[in-house]
Amino acid sequence: MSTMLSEDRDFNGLGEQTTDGQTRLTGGSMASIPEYYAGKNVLITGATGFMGKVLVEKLLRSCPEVKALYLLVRPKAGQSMQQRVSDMMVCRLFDRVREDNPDFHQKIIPISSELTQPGLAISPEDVEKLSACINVIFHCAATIRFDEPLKHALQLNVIATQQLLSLAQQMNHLEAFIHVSTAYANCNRKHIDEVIYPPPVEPKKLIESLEWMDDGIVRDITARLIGDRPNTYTYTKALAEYVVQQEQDKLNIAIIRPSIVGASWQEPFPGWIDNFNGPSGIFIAAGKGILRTMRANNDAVADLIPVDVVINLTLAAGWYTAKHRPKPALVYNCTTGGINPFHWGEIEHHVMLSWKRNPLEQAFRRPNTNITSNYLINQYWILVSHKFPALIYDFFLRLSGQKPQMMRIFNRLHKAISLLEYFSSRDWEWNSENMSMLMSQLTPEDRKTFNFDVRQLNWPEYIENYCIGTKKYVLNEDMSDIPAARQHLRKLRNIRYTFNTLLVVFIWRVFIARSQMARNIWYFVVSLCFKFLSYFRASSTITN
Ligand SMILES: CCCCCCCCCCCCCCCC(=O)SCCNC(=O)CCNC(=O)[C@H](O)C(C)(C)COP(=O)(O)OP(=O)(O)OC[C@H]1O[C@@H](n2cnc3c(N)ncnc32)[C@H](O)[C@@H]1OP(=O)(O)O
Ligand SMILES: NC(=O)C1=CN([C@@H]2O[C@H](COP(=O)(O)OP(=O)(O)OC[C@H]3O[C@@H](n4cnc5c(N)ncnc54)[C@H](OP(=O)(O)O)[C@@H]3O)[C@@H](O)[C@H]2O)C=CC1
Repeated sequence: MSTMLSEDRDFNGLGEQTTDGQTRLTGGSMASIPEYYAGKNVLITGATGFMGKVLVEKLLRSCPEVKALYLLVRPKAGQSMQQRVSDMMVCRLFDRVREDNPDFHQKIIPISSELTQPGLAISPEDVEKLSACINVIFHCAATIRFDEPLKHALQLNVIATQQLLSLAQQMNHLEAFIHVSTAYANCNRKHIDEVIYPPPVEPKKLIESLEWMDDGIVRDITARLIGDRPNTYTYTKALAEYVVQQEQDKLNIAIIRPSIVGASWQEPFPGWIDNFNGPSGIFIAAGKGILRTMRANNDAVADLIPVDVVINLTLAAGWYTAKHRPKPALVYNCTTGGINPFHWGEIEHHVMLSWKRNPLEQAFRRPNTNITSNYLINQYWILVSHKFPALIYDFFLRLSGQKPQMMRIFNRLHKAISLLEYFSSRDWEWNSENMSMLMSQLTPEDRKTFNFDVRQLNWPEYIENYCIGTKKYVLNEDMSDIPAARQHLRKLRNIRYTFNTLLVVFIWRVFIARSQMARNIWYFVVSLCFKFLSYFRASSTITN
């Protein structure tokens, strides 16, 4: 790998200090981001995932001179890796690239790779090819499941990263290695700086010890190992950062730490999202009227970050790392909370407004979700608004000869929520100076094309587009069906009013039949109404 003198940066964005202590102005004199990527070969892991796809699309659209994108992909669910990549390229996300360059697929070169296998299961010919040509690596692949068994999470998030770093060292023309981590890798801290913290355990020792343990033993000791982190995901992502840091003398590295990645803000179009992860599944469950209550802190900052913002920053970081080769490696906390905060209470309000304006089809009940930080209140509403209606619904399904399903859906929802509550009940402070520094280094044109200035983000508008995006791209619902969806909600409202009225009448009848006092109150109320009506009639006759 070619070496260059390392340079210290000043963080006011005006310039940078070279090793001889002189400051030289940057910005205008440097190649722009598209100029930098022109003629470059880029390797991407996790390209079939949510963020990977947006990265591929943005590179092809905004850096049209990029030479080739090598995607490490595995065969999955009976599909070959070529088939998977072809399917990915026909997805709507690529519509704009397709318009600009119908032959864009020629720049995409899939490489068969299973990251959990030794040597990443890349063939020797492919290793040779990659070693000879790759200039930039974006490592996005990971398991992001919160309930992943520790051994598997370690295998993919840590050991595969280690193997990719070894491969990177064989690459003769590598200029930058960009590792995508998470802002929650250090969620056991309240204040998180843009530094790599000491790992909870030396990864090498952990890997060695888990090797001989069977899955049962690992399961038993997982809670002890992860300590004050909520899951194996954040724990292994923290270990991966340390593993990446170990190579910072040999490679030009940057670490991107996004918080909760949500639908796109602007690009390639607002509201693009393709999965149920994080808040998306919660928004959908709320829109379908299934989710009525959840534990979250109304006043805690909801650190959502749009996927296009993360990808723009990632590409800019690739450019900056290759050009400046900063040592020690830079960490970019890619978050919104410190710059343009929005809270879970506000999210709840705007999500509900959005579902009222653009309802989902065939809702179970009318959307009405409330968040509370009180455990007992939440448990009460789970019983009344989740379990009770599910039992009634399943009872009717059974009566009509169908298979009961609502209780099963709620059990899955409760499991998902229980894993997310940790993040919606607390808040964190992330220092994001490197994000500001990077922005100040961009040319005015790049600042527009690779916009990651979250001060401009209008949250209510973003949340509305996010909800519409889940409707259109996750559930594949048609916007022209909104009037029918509204009609369905009106029907649900009438059913609810009728049900409530019948319930009150029934309870009252039972009560009256059993209690003299209830009967007295009932006669008193009826006679009061009667007197009021007579008075009202008499006074209107006089005035006429
Ligand atoms: C109005 C309210 C405002 C308040 C709103 C508060 C939001 C508060 C968000 C905090 C968010 C923090 C995020 C941290 C930021 C990272 O660090 S990012 C990493 C984010 N990672 C994730 O979000 C992964 C979490 N998901 C998981 O771990 C697993 O999917 C779960 C939840 C354990 C479920 O596992 P499983 O039971 O094996 O189910 P799985 O096979 O994954 O999926 C089964 C089905 O459920 C669906 N599904 C999966 N997840 C969900 C979900 N969350 N919901 C519904 N359905 C889902 C799947 O699409 C699938 O559908 P089918 O294909 O069967 O039709
Ligand atoms: N989504 C979020 O909210 C956040 C994500 N991040 C980080 O961003 C990165 C990308 O996340 P996201 O796009 O959401 O995740 P996804 O789950 O959508 O994508 C994961 C990618 O990794 C690939 N992958 C998983 N296992 C293997 C394997 N054994 N071999 C080869 N490839 C594999 C998947 O391929 P396949 O299609 O074959 O399964 C997929 O392309 C991750 O590093 C994550 O930690 C950080 C903060 C928040």
